[in-house]
Amino acid sequence: MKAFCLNNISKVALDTLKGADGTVDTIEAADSILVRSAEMKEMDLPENILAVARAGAGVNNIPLAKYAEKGVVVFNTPGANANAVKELVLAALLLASRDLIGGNEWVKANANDEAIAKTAEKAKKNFAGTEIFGKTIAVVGLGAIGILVANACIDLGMKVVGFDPYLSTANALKLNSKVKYTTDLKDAVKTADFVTIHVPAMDSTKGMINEEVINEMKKNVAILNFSRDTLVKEDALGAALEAGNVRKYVTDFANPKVVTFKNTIILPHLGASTEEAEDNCAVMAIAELKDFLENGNIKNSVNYPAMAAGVKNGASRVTIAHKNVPGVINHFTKVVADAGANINTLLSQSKGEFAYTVLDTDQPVEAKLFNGLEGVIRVRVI
Ligand SMILES: NC(=O)c1ccc[n+]([C@@H]2O[C@H](COP(=O)([O-])OP(=O)(O)OC[C@H]3O[C@@H](n4cnc5c(N)ncnc54)[C@H](O)[C@@H]3O)[C@@H](O)[C@H]2O)c1
Ligand SMILES: O=C(O)CC[C@@H](O)C(=O)O
Repeated sequence: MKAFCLNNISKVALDTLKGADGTVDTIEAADSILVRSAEMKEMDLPENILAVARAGAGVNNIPLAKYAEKGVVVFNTPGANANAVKELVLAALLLASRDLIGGNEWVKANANDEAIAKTAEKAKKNFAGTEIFGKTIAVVGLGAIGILVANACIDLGMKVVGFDPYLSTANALKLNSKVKYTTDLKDAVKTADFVTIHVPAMDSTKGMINEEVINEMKKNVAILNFSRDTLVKEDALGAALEAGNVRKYVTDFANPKVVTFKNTIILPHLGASTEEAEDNCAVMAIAELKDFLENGNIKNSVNYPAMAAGVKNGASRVTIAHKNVPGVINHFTKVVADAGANINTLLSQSKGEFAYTVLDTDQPVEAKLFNGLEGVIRVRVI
């Protein structure tokens, strides 16, 4: 494994790469990339790159379809930073309820006041707030983070409405039964004192918190966004903050527009910035890359299907990234037969337009035999 790091990657995780394995200083010398939030959409990816691992959940910085067309497998690390985000969302809930930031700023501004203890008792009424106990929160997106947030809010005595039309069975089983589940976004937000967003940024979710949805919310709602800024139509949000219909917007995503809005608390993308989350994500990302590079297995890919073929069973393991078109497997097996080899293992999986096939053969076979076959994108022989 020769990984090139596009961002700072946890040292604890990188230290697990010893001996012949490890990281390299140039992308040209690498077989894979470890990335966090670096934007890759405009980047020229050299042919030597076989895989990209995102140490994190969101993959909106990576051109998934373009890389799939090049046979570059993209991984992420589902759930590895979810607890870090959950804890920051709980902090955001409290920051939206009690004016801790205003109070702290007041103390700093009055640091030279000898009578500050007395003055503080008079000033504190300006920073009074409300409690979260008994309030209602709408959790938009019940994935790794949304589930943890929803359950924690139940434990804190809140009423929770969860919205996720694509809720997986595994996540449904983890969800506290006190959470009211709905597949209607407007229904989810209409009784909420807080709305927290936990869906991925994709074409289908862009601007989903729009004027119509904001208009369904109660006056004085607070919106928390630790997912991505593009999920919210910011013009509509700015107008609602200005009118006082939305009381507070707490977000992890600074941009030139949102920094001009009133009643915001804006953090510099700190959701996953804990030692634990950085280690968890990097350890998982490195394990995914190693298993792919050494064995051709695919776990947690966002642009290719999963493949669990274990270790090589024979003289050659051929891995083929290809288009999901009829008849290709016949071509592969014919090539192996024509080379005088027998197939020990044949596994194939598809995901949308793309597919991935692993063949273990009892005699060595060469990659060039498969190159040029219809639908074939990239072949490796391990
Ligand atoms: N602030 C940070 O540092 C930070 C850290 C981690 C993740 N994130 C963001 O949070 C997002 C969610 O992370 P996760 O780990 O929970 O991901 P996840 O994949 O486990 O969960 C996403 C959930 O969203 C649901 N979903 C998809 N489309 C939807 C729609 N249109 N409406 C409602 N639900 C929909 C999915 O069914 C899934 O349950 C990431 O994609 C990323 O953008 C931010
Ligand atoms: O890498 C980070 O610091 C942020 C990661 C986060 O936004 C994610 O989507 O996992």
